[in-house]
Amino acid sequence: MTDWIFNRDAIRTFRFVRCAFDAQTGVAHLVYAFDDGPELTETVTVPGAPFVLDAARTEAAQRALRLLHLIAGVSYYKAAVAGEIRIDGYAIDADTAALLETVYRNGLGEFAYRNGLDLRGKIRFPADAAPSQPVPALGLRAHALVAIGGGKDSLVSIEALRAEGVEQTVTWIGGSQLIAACAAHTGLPTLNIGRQLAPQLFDYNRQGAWNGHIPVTAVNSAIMAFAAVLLGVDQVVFSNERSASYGSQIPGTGEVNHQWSKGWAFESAFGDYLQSHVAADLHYYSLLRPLSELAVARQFARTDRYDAHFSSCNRNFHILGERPTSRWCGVCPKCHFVFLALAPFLPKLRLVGIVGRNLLDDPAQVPGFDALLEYGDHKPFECVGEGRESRAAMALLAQRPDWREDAVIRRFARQILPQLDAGPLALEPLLALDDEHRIPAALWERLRARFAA
Ligand SMILES: CC(=O)N[C@H]1[C@@H](OP(=O)(O)OP(=O)(O)OC[C@H]2O[C@@H](n3ccc(=O)[nH]c3=O)[C@H](O)[C@@H]2O)O[C@H](CO)[C@@H](O)[C@@H]1O[C@H](C)C(=O)N[C@@H](C)C(=O)N[C@@H](CCC(=O)O)C(=O)O
Ligand SMILES: Nc1ncnc2c1ncn2[C@@H]1O[C@H](COP(=O)(O)OP(=O)(O)OP(=O)(O)O)[C@@H](O)[C@H]1O
Repeated sequence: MTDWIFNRDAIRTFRFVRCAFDAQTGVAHLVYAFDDGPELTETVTVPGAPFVLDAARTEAAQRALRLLHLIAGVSYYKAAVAGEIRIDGYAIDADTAALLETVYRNGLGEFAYRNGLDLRGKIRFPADAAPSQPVPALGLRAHALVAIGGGKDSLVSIEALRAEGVEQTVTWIGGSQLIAACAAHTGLPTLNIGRQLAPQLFDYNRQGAWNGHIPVTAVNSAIMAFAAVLLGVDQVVFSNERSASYGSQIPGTGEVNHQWSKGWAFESAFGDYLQSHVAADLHYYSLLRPLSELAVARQFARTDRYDAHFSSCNRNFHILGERPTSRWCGVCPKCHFVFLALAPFLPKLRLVGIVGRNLLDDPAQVPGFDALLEYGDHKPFECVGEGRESRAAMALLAQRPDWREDAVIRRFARQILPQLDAGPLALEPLLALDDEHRIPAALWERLRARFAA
């Protein structure tokens, strides 16, 4: 075993070895292996131990733990893309296999595209168990675990839930100081769940493992669902907007969605699965699903409470390596998009104060904004809004005296705007609310008016 060497091309099998949870310490171990190689152990630590669970909740926690084991395996599976997947120690039914196949195939869409791999029909989970019986309700108490990511979206949800009097615990995974600061600034109860990837993954990356993006929101969702069962609460709330369901259109390939697990297809499949296979009264939904990115930006503009704390720039969230010195790098697609999306709704001085400079008055940033507009390039592989949202925001700024002289806007008005149809550039239709969501009906009744204005 000690002389086992990672060689992605020689690996035949990816194994889900076992998963275990210690209710005394709150630590879950998720164990994987390639062929007969060393065990790779990811740990997830839920604060609040010891957990004292009745028999029904113990069983539900075990079901949620297995689901987490199976979804979190995507980080390791991707390293070798082995031809065979094996699950040791327990069996899954056809519904579970179908959910996992869709999460792995779509969630690894960008990974496959960038690595020139074709995963269609190649990811097969063995479905050896008989179909599961519907699971019972656990009598979970009405309380929301709300995911916070340090950016604008979750803060919009948190403030909306606060305004509606929904009891919530602001919850995040991992050790980000930026998220911790935002969470503290909400003044609400907080929960920080620990997560450590198996350390060998980083060695394998250096040894030539396949590498690339994984559906991290699916993993975070499974962690939060597990925590909700342990804590006995009935809602897991994310802040994924409608725009996340639309990927980048790649000529010759089709749609590739970096943020697939933030989209509606994942939310509806995962939410339904939790209720049929984990606990009938566990609700998973995104509070912002009816909203476009622009509509979320409009909501965010309503409070300046988080201006000095939040950041949407993903460069803050690397596990390894140095953290950026500024909360906003100012050159990545997310910085570009969030600046553009907020500009129609925020006083210019406030926005420039948040990001530290005016990204729309920097000619060097033109190619970055062009990609957002899908002008001569595809939408970037990051969590940015639809091309039509970027074009509408830019067209609006081109009419505003305070923005229209800025370099990127001036060049848009001169070179791109004349080629565009005026109709789809109207902002108002893009702010309309959608009906496709899983928000509990009574809550949505109260929220609708708030989000419509
Ligand atoms: C911070 C970031 O954007 N990371 C992406 C980056 O990874 P990089 O190698 O530069 O740094 P690390 O994040 O530190 O990752 C180190 C290695 O570990 C692998 N890994 C990480 C987390 C995990 O859960 N599983 C893993 O296997 C990772 O692949 C590295 O090898 O580039 C990677 C390749 O494109 C991305 O996968 C990294 O993205 C992170 C998983 C991440 O947390 N990204 C979020 C900030 C993010 O993209 N959020 C999206 C939601 C997308 C979704 O749900 O699919 C958003 O902003 O909305
Ligand atoms: N470390 C984390 N722990 C828990 N949830 C997270 C974490 N990072 C992101 N999320 C959640 O995942 C979803 C997608 O993240 P995303 O980055 O789009 O949202 P955000 O950080 O709230 O806003 P922004 O789009 O401005 O960055 C959100 O619901 C967010 O709360």
